[in-house]
Amino acid sequence: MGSEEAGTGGLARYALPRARAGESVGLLGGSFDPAHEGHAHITREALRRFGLDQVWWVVSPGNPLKAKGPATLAHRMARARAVMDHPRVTVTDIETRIGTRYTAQTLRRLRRLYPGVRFVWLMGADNLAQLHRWQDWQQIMESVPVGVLARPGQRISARASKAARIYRHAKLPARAARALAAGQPPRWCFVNVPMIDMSSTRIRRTGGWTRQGSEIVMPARL
Ligand SMILES: Nc1ncnc2c1ncn2[C@@H]1O[C@H](COP(=O)(O)OP(=O)(O)OP(=O)(O)O)[C@@H](O)[C@H]1O
Ligand SMILES: O=C(O)c1ccc[n+]([C@@H]2O[C@H](COP(=O)([O-])O)[C@@H](O)[C@H]2O)c1
Repeated sequence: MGSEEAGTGGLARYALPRARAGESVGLLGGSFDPAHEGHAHITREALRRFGLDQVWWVVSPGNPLKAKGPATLAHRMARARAVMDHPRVTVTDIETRIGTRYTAQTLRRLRRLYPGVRFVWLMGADNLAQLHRWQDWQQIMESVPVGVLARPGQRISARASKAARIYRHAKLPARAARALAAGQPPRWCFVNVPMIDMSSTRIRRTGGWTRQGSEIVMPARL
């Protein structure tokens, strides 16, 4: 792996990620406001369960559906890098640098920028439940394989979601998860990984700590 400067002036603080044709790259898009151990956990699970070569954390300029803007990109990037330190994971601000915000748009650009790379869109189950509200969401389903990871309290809503219903014919069984990246979309797979009950909302509300039973848990590597 490795990286190269993209020559985008002030935005080139972080390098563009590098991928070779034929490699499978999972894209975990998110606000990461802030990044937490739940993100790191599903990333390790995605690498393993879907047999991916890499995962890129695509730190969004801002979720188009969220009215309130997130913390600054520089702040979220720095925190994401501190939380996710893995040789096959890259934290990137690529959407800001290529000027996209909507996922369908981002995927179109990435597929042109990285010909031959097998991208897989990754998300937690809560996002599958909302996917039908995203711009050109069916285009997303038709353009890249989608890997969905279980999230506490979200399995039922994800399974009953509009996207799951419309694309039920394209669902791979979890036992075939490793084949996800290799085939033609539409194809998606839900994997029932062990779950970590953490969210950025809760960290923002509590100032960092969460409660698990009687225990106070601090986010990993704050
Ligand atoms: N604990 C978790 N388990 C499974 N998936 C998760 C978890 N936390 C985040 N994700 C997934 O990671 C991606 C990025 O998440 P995001 O940055 O929105 O974090 P979040 O904790 O969901 O934030 P917020 O509470 O602000 O909505 C999304 O696809 C989301 O579903
Ligand atoms: O494209 C859209 O319409 C769209 C709507 C909502 C969310 N997304 C993307 O979904 C990812 C998760 O967003 P978030 O804020 O829940 O972390 C992130 O990459 C967003 O850009 C994309």
